[in-house]
Amino acid sequence: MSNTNFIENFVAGGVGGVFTVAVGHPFDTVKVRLQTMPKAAPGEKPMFKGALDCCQQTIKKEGFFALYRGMAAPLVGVTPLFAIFFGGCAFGRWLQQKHPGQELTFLQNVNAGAIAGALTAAVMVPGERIKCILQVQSMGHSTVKYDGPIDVVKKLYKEGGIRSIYRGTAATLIRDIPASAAYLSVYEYLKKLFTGGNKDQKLSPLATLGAGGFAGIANWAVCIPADVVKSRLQTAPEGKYKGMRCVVQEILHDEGPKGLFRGFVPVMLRAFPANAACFFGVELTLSLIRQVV
Ligand SMILES: CC(=O)O[C@H](CC(=O)[O-])C[N+](C)(C)C
Repeated sequence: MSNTNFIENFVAGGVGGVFTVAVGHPFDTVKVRLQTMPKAAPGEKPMFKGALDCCQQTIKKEGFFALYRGMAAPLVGVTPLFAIFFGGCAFGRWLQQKHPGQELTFLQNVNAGAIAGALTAAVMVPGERIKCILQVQSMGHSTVKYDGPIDVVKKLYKEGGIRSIYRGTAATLIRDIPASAAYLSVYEYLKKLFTGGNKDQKLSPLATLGAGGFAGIANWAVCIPADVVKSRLQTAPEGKYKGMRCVVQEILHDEGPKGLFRGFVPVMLRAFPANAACFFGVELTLSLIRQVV
């Protein structure tokens, strides 16, 4: 994509976001539940043995659609988020191009992705806070019960104002700036590889799915520890942690470094299909726009 048209990329990104949530949300629920399950007391078994066990227990106890719990917030949040992200990528490309249509280097795509990642924080942080709270609430984590995304926003606002809604901003930025840089640059790199460097050659649907899937893997490969910290911070009762440092110290103390990789399996299981679907939606929309405009 050397396309720097903000509007086209914004619209295509929104469609990509819908595709991502439709395919990826059940995996995400398992991930957040694994990342935030209560610590097992000495001699006791952990709540879940792993990703499959978490999925099976959730379906058995709460029904299949529990895996889709909290999906309204990501749908409402992820659509604009991916729209901003892909619009931001177009903006990042435009900033670095010396002339229109110029192909970007790998490093320039890293920069464009990082810029786009930072731009998404305003929507990403509250979206993730609401989603994570709803995904874990029936695990017996919190005494406050929420009826849905609006109720979460109202209660968080009452409890701590905008500050509470935006809890986890630093952790989200630490997660998303490098992740987004990896996401865009790996996608563009693979796209170039699959088309043999010929920018006029259209990427086949299978190649788009492959490049998108690996971009998703690259995204998560660089950010799982920051994601674990973010999920803990965003689902903790008010006042439990002073900041990221306390969360990291607690995890290292209780579980060692492997605790920073909780949820690795469901994250990686989701990353490929969800992001393959995302880039497929993005490329499809861009080519439809090109045919119409
Ligand atoms: C954390 C996140 O939303 O990552 C996106 C990929 C995914 O698996 O959802 C990528 N990006 C942050 C660049 C939009």
